[in-house]
Amino acid sequence: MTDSDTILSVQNLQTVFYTDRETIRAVDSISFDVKRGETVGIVGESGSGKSVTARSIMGLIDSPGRVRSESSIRFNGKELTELSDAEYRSVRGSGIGMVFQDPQQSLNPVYTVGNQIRESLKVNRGITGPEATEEATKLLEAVGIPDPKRRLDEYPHEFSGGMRQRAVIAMMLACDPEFLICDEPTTALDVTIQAQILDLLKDLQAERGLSILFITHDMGVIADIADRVNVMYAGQIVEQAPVEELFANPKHPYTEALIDSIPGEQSRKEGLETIEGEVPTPNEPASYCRFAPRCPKAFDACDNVPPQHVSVNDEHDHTAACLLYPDGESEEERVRQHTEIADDEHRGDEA
Ligand SMILES: Nc1ncnc2c1ncn2[C@@H]1O[C@H](COP(=O)(O)OP(=O)(O)OP(=O)(O)O)[C@@H](O)[C@H]1O
Ligand code: NI
Repeated sequence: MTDSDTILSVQNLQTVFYTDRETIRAVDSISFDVKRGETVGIVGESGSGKSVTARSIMGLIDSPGRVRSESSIRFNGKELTELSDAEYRSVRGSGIGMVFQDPQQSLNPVYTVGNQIRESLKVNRGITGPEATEEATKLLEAVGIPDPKRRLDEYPHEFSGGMRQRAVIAMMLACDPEFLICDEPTTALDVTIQAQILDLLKDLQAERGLSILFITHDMGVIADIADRVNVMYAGQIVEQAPVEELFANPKHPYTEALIDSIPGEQSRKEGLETIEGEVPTPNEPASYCRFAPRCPKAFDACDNVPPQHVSVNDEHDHTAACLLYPDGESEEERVRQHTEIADDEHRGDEA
């Protein structure tokens, strides 16, 4: 695997909100890669830091929030955290597109859908006039909107929810992005329409070689769309694995609980069908496991040793940040290993 196969590399991302009342470590030192042409998922409950991760990558964190200087976000080899506002705008206009849960956020109600796509074509690709209309028609067609010529002249409110989300995707494609960040793009839609939008994204990815970062709280959607998955909890990634491996061999108790909470899924372990409690708001650096208070498998050390990512399969493409691993070691040895890695990291921070 060479560097050029990686389109996005996030290393030690820390996004903190410094409010009057508290310091919220919304994203607390996460690292992951997206390779060209693949779909990487981020899954976790509400408040786990998924959207803040997306907004950090897009350069959309406003005061009192800040992406801390230790963080690195490399897109096509270029460090995004050092860009000026103007440079970031141009990355958003061409390299990276974003699709939100609520299409209203991306569409302006007072302009026709056609005008908005034409505007995007003009600003981002310098295409105007009849050529822009033709390209806009093609884009609506590409996202599966029937009778595209007529619909160009309609306003967003004349579109159904699913069609509106398709229109937003068409608008994103007008920038000809290489990379798409989708933040719960199907959550507001009913199941049938949701499946259609997921199929559309898969088709577009195959046709255009798009790389996708797909965010959802829904394990069923992750199973359908992702190639690799990051499971997020309270600002941290607790497990990373290829999608089949994650569902066949979940290691972190949080992942197991998420899988067991999929409706219709046969529960494999008793007492885990529903995860009780809520995601805590992380205020200070993790000196313990943030999931421990809700974890059915927690033991004493979980309250005072911060778990580190350790390899949990032979292929070394699956890691979990949990003191239960590495498998086959004694509890004492596992705790020793996690403590040692944590101390090394800490020394790195100070250097
Ligand atoms: N502008 C802000 N100011 C202060 N805190 C914020 C701000 N934006 C997000 N947060 C906090 O950051 C944490 C993570 O929020 P985030 O929106 O990323 O969660 P999420 O995983 O996307 O959840 P959901 O599934 O509900 O969208 C939350 O505790 C949230 O309250
Ligand atoms: Ni969110």
